[in-house]
Amino acid sequence: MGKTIAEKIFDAHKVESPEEGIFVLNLDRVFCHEITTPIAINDLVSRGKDRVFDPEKIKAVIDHVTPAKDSKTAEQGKIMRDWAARQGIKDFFDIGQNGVCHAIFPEKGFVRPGYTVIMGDSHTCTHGAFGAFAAGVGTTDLEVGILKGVCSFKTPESIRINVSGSLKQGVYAKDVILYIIGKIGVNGATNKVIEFTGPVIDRFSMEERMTICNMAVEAGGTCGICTPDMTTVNYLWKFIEDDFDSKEAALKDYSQWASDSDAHYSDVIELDVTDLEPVATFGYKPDQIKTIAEMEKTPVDQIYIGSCTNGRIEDLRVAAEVLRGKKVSPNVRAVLSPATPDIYKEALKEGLIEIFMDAGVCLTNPTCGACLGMSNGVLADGEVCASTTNRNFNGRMGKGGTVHLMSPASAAATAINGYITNSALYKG
Ligand SMILES: CC(C)[C@H](C(=O)O)[C@@H](O)C(=O)O
Ligand code: SF4
Repeated sequence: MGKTIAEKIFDAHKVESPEEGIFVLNLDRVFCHEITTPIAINDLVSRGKDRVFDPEKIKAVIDHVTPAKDSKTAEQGKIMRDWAARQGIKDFFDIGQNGVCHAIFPEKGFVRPGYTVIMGDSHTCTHGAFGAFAAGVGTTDLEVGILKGVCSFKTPESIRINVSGSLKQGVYAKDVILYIIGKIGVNGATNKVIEFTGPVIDRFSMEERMTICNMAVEAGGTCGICTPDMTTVNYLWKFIEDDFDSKEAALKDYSQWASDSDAHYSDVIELDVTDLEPVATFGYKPDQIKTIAEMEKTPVDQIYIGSCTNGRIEDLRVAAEVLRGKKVSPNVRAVLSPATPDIYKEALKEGLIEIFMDAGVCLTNPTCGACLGMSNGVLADGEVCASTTNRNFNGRMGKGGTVHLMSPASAAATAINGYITNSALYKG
């Protein structure tokens, strides 16, 4: 019987299997941010175990609320800052260099095919876009990971979702993943790895693959995973060129992280997205999906472009294309948080920031901020936001607020009209 990518990664990292179906794995990366890591740090300190397994393999960032907005968030930042200095963690991104964890860590080349990655954050699944096994974990696992560089997992059962066809104008990776979650439901992949395959995924850029893998957890998935290919090699090339003689050699090496044709999946789902229309969520669960056409004219108070799902340069390019020469409706507040400083700089260089500012969009520094209703665009009771983020839970962006998840193109078009709008209206 052949093996899936996840099974191959497990085999290569297995330390032991203390009982049937449980694997203790060596970790290549432990990622940290200031919301969950300080709890682990404080506990380690109180137990006299203020150590890290390998400062090179730990990468840390202050991203959720930055600059600090109050004493609590200032304290969280301080704990991270002091810990990174004390433990010699060189890859620590603090104010001025910081961005959303799942955008900045891939951008720095920290994730490679075949890696095992954990973080105390549910959207760690994003990094599976590189053909890595990347999972969000709780504080206890994070603590063990920081101290010993291992983590235990159940046998990785995989679901394969094969996406074929071609996307219509105005339909993006975000629409595809929302559609998939709408199909399989918020528990459709609970405790499973979702392996995304097929010609549509093959044509996707790394950014688009990250958007897809990012939301695997919204269907209950432990991890999303894509097969590494030349797109992966091209993205990583500047970080790996000293390790390989050529891109072909890198690809050959990374090809070991591909599922065998006779690998076992708990389910295989075939989806043709040729007829897919732009979609958005309604209600408070990410599997509540309607087409933008069905939602058209739903009024919004705010639009938000940003987050680890859709705050990358390609997202900003698409939004700017829609907003070029247009104005944000006077009834709407438009907030945009580029996900990292490099994305911000690139957007500035390409003239996108000017387009946004001319349209009346408020730009914030790179941060999670409004995505989880912590800062920079919190909703008031009863307000509605069209957002490029990944969670529409009740009150997510502010108590009593409602979130409609959608693509950056749809959010930008919605900003112009003040109600949910298909971006195709504004093309060309
Ligand atoms: C703060 C953090 C624990 C949380 C998560 O795990 O996802 C956050 O990033 C979110 O998106 O709600
Ligand atoms: S951008 Fe949003 S979803 Fe992503 S890590 Fe930050 S808070 Fe979580």
